[in-house]
Formats: sequence, C-alpha cells, structure tokens
Amino acid sequence: MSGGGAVTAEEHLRWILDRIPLLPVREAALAESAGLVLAADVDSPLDLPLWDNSAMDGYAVRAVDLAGAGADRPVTLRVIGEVAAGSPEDPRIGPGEAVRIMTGAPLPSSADAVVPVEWTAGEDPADPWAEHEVRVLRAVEYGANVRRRGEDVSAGTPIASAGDRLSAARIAGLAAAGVTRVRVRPRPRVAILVTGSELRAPGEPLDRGQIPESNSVLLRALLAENGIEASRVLVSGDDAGALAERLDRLGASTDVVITTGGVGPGRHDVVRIALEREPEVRAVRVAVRPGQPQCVGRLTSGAWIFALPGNPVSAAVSFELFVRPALLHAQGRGEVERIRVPARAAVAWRGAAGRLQVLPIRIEPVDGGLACRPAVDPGGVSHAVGGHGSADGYALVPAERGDVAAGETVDVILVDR
Ligand SMILES: Nc1nc2c(c(=O)[nH]1)N[C@H]1C(S)=C(S)[C@@H](COP(=O)(O)OP(=O)(O)OC[C@H]3O[C@@H](n4cnc5c(N)ncnc54)[C@H](O)[C@@H]3O)O[C@H]1N2
Ligand code: MOO
Repeated sequence: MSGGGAVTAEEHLRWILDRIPLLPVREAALAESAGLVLAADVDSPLDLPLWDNSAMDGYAVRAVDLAGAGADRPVTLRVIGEVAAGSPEDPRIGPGEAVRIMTGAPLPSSADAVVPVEWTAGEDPADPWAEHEVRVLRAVEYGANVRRRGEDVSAGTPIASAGDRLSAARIAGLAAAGVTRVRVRPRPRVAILVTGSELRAPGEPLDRGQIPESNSVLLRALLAENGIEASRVLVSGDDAGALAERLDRLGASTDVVITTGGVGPGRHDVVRIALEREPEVRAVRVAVRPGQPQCVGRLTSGAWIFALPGNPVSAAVSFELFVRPALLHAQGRGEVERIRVPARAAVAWRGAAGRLQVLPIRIEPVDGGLACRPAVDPGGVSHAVGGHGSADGYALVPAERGDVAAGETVDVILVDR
C-alpha cells in the first residue's frame, strides 16, 4: 500500500479513473440490455420514418385541388379508396380525388398532403367518414400532416454512440430502427463487505456499544440505484488476518469489492491494516468532509477495492464522489459526473475549513430557481445517518470558499429527485 498524504477530491477521482479497467465488451440482445452502456456506435440501418406517412386520420389529397376551400366554399373530392396502417397499397390519386388514410399509413405516391377528418363532411351527418364523396372545408398546404421519410433519422447516420447508456428511450429508438443486437459492457460484479465488531443486524437486541448495521443496506441500495445488484453482502468482525483472507477470496470472484469501516488510524482499523500488504492499493486522506480516509486500488487477487470510511454519511458521500463515477467509467460511460446546478442557501452555515464540503441538503423550488438547506447539522455530518435520510442531494462548497451566508449561491447535485 502506498500513500498517506492528503489529496483533493478531484485528484483522487482522477487517480481512480486513470486506472480502473474497462469491463470487457460483449454482444447482447437489445431487449435484454436496458441500463447497460453501449460499447460501439450504432448507425441506423433504416430511415425513420421508413416512408412518407400520414400524421392524421383523414384523407390523402393533392393540396392543389383544395386551393381556396373554406367552410362556405367546400371542395368536393371523389373518394377512391382507403389505406390503413400496415396496408401495402398505393392507390393512384387523380385530380379531384382523395383516399381515406389512417395515422401511420403510407402516403400514396400521388398525394402530397393529408386533410384531417375533422375538416371534412361526408354524405351521412351521423358518420364523420365519407363513403364516395367528401366535402373538404379547409385548404391544406403542400406537405401538411405528412411525416417525411427519414425526417427523424436517415439511414446510415448515427442513432447512438459508444458510451451512451441504453435508457428506455434509447432502446426504443434502436428497436424502431430494426436493431436487435448491440455491443455493450456488462454491469460489474460488486461485493459489499462491512466491518465492525459493534455491528448487529437491524432489529436485533442491542447491548451497550452495539448498533444496527446500516452501511450494507445503504450500499446495496446505492448500487441498485445504479442498476447493479450486489453479488455478495458480508459482515466482518475486526480481525485483520481473517479479513485479508476474505478479501483474497472475494477479489477472485468479483470485479469490485466495497468495504466500509476500519480505514481510520484506530487500533482496530483492520481494513487499513489488511490492505498494507497490497502494492497497488493506496491509502490517502482526501481533503473532503465527510469522507476523508480512503483506500482504493487493485487487489492482488484481481478485483478493485474501495475501502470507504465507516461513518454512514461518510460512506454515502464517498460512494457518490468516487465509487459511482468509477463504476460508470468501468462500464465505458462517457459522462460520469453529475450535473451541478446553482441553488440559494436558505440559511447560513459554516464551511469545512480547507476541505471540500459535501453537505447533505434538502432542495425546494423558489422564484423559478432552487433553494437548499442543510439536512443535517453542518458541524456533525459524518455520523448523522438519520438526517441524511431526508436529503435530496448535496451542496458542494469548494475548500477555499469558507462559510456560506444565507442568500448566497452554492453548487448542488441532486441524487434523489
Ligand atoms: N484519531 C483520529 N480519529 C479519527 C480520524 C482521524 O483522522 N484521526 N478520522 C475520523 C474520520 S473523518 C472518519 S470518517 C472515521 C473513519 O473511521 P473508520 O473508517 O475507521 O470507521 P470505523 O471506526 O469503523 O467507524 C466509524 C463510525 O461508523 C460506524 N459504523 C461503521 N460501520 C458501520 C455500519 N456498517 N453501519 C452503521 N454504522 C457503522 C461505527 O460504529 C463508528 O461510529 O474515523 C474518525 N476518527
Ligand atoms: O472524513 Mo470523516 O469521513 O469526516 O467523517
């Protein structure tokens, strides 16, 4: 293990992103790839729409036939047929003729506009549709209510890029273009290992000194929010030798191990002690509050380890700042950082004196913008697991900025909105 010095949060994240390996690319069925990250650009095999088609239920016409039409001067057209969605027919429309057409049906080649049925009258006042002759009550412009071939996407042009997440909308776009298989990176296999002799399963009776274990639930849920199901969840006592053995076994069967607790300078801080023999793991103090002590790197057994501090809010902030971006990066995601938005501080609070302050906040909309207020006492964040539960996001106050006055603007990230 190397390190010991203090680094900024940006440097620490850069160190991680520069080293964590990309997961191997594989081919998969599009329909089973929701939430995965594309590993190759995809050009659309088809024009979207595939052909000119109707945007309305109505009549396919030649716009020129309807010049000057109005409610008081209806133009009568002869109805020579009908095309519904799915119909392969292409009826020939001559001067003074129209074809009933339904939304999505191919526009007959000889038509150049569609009149919505609401702008027409048929023979029978009880039936909006004409059988033989339709009276059109308004003129239409050339091209009106026609969805042009390729106007959305033209064949051969990019429809998705490497690094894009296969969101519901992206998957639907690809399916609509006829794509069935994609090159993607898998989700990482992630194991969780929480340490501490004081930890008991939530709900168990507690002796003095014991507390309900909440970090494994936290990390499982954070992973789930990122589309990852934890492959193992383990609770370990404070024995460095046993822990080192466990890490060896876990590291061989997973891509990433996340631990909490035991990274401080305490006599029982076993994770730090167990990782001392690992040449590619570094232990640093990051200039951030909370989340200061961090060990990270590649285990000899193969997996990456993120050894986070045990304080529950410190663990959550560490996941947000370092683990989440790293997991996205390993999956090939281009953009790994959250968008920061400005919000007005509803109250004043003390800064973190020379460290980046990551303060759990609640957000509220005000005057067309956002306001934020601390969800926990800014003087005691790292253990405040109760107040943290009500936070929508974090305010990020740079180390050099100092205290925040009421009404000042700070950058915030939203993690639960
Ligand atoms: N002398 C010093 N003491 C401490 C320092 C320091 O620099 N010098 N740093 C403080 C900071 S900052 C942090 S953060 C913590 C780091 O502690 P550890 O990673 O060693 O965490 P633990 O001591 O194991 O636990 C801290 C705290 O969190 C509770 N905890 C731990 N695991 C869980 C869990 N799974 N569920 C719920 N709560 C958990 C644990 O009971 C402790 O209260 O060190 C400071 N000390
Ligand atoms: O840095 Mo520790 O993570 O404040 O609580």
